[in-house]
Amino acid sequence: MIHFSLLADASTRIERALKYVEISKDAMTRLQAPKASVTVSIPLRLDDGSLQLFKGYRVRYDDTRGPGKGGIRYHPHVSIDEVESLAFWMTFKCALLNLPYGGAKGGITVEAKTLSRSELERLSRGYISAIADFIGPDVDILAPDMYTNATIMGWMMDQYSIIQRRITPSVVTGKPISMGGSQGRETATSVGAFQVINTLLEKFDQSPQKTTVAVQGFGNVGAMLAQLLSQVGYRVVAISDSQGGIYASQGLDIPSIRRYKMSSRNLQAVYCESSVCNIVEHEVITNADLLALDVDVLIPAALENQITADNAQQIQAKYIFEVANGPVTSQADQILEQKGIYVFPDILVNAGGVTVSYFEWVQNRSGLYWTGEEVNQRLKERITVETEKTWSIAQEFGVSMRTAAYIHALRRLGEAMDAKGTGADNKK
Ligand SMILES: NC(=O)C1=CN([C@@H]2O[C@H](COP(=O)(O)OP(=O)(O)OC[C@H]3O[C@@H](n4cnc5c(N)ncnc54)[C@H](OP(=O)(O)O)[C@@H]3O)[C@@H](O)[C@H]2O)C=CC1
Ligand SMILES: O=C(O)CCC(=O)C(=O)O
Repeated sequence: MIHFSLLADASTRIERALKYVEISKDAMTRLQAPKASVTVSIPLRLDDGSLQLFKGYRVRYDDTRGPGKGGIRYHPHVSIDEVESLAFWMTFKCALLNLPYGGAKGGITVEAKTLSRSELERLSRGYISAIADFIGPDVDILAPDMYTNATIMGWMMDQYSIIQRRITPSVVTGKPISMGGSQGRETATSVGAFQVINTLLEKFDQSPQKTTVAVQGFGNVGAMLAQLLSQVGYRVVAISDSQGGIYASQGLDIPSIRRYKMSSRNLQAVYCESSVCNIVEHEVITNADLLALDVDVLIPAALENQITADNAQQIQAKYIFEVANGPVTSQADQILEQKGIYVFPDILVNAGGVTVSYFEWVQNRSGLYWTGEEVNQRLKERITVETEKTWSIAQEFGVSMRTAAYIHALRRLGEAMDAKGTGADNKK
């Protein structure tokens, strides 16, 4: 098997942007590797009395522009390479959206769906106990990602507060509203992506009514985004989850499929047990079929590495909006570009989540809470401004939106790194 390093692949995106941005050698050197990372073993007492050990990670890629910021993933494939890559993308995402944060990410290697609710709570609290010295409201702030949600963020915040012996809501965002969470955080990634999609498709005169869409991943982000798109007239013809997908050329009834999927949340009230494939009146397709559909817009909203050199030639969509982190590899990017397919990058498209996480952190620190309308308005303003700036850079240099996004983010990162100087580093 060829060893594929996700982080090495992610880093190639900087190289392409470097042709168009002046950044000091020192700053580039700093960006070559994560600033800090921890790997921990979390002992979990299972309900049957046995003890099992799980591996957990937290990586702070860079914190020049502010404390580390990024979600926590629970998945059997979580590895240090994946977490480092996700932390790398967070660094560029936060800079692109001009948030006062660096980039971080964490995760536990676990098939969380097999745990009971109390096992899941003990595992989440165990993770925080293990990394407590590595995080903090001014150091590194957590949030949800795949297979984690508000309930889990609430446990994490509570565990951190117990350890610190003071209520510390701003160490975690994406919490339940009753524990200091922000209005609009649960839908923020979808609302942000919806705004980016509308803003960019308008530039191609691609109206919702004449646009077909396929969405891979029907979780927190994919399902809500499919619903928002279908509500304004986009024809969502295919969706999928981890079990496979469904297709209907006339368009799917997304709100009712979403209700069905959500109502199958298991006893943990965290994970859905039913697959969209179980809705019998539709044609069942595989995830590979979905990616190759002849649609206008393809939205990967699940895992990374979905469109690679192996299947990029089969892609027929005109526009790909990366809602997942890292769904298109750098080799696939080149093939898609040759085919004339536009790829809109993750660090812009899915940045709504971390933007509202920032708003939640601000609200926690000020003690003054905003309405859902205020949150959504501020989110739309900020993400539209950065989408337009990225679009202008792409036009100015004649580069892809991905390269433009990295140029934009690198300028901010480079400026901050040079302003900071060598800090506590060894001087010559
Ligand atoms: N949550 C957030 O705020 C943010 C999330 N993201 C990114 O968005 C993506 C989705 O996150 P989120 O919606 O929160 O995650 P969720 O855990 O809520 O949902 C994940 C969805 O992906 C499906 N899925 C899992 N594996 C596969 C697979 N191999 N093929 C197809 N579908 C699969 C799941 O299926 P099933 O239902 O069967 O389990 C589920 O429907 C991730 O890449 C995440 O990093 C980015 C920014 C912020
Ligand atoms: O909300 C956040 O802080 C981070 C969300 C996240 O993990 C991501 O954007 O990939």
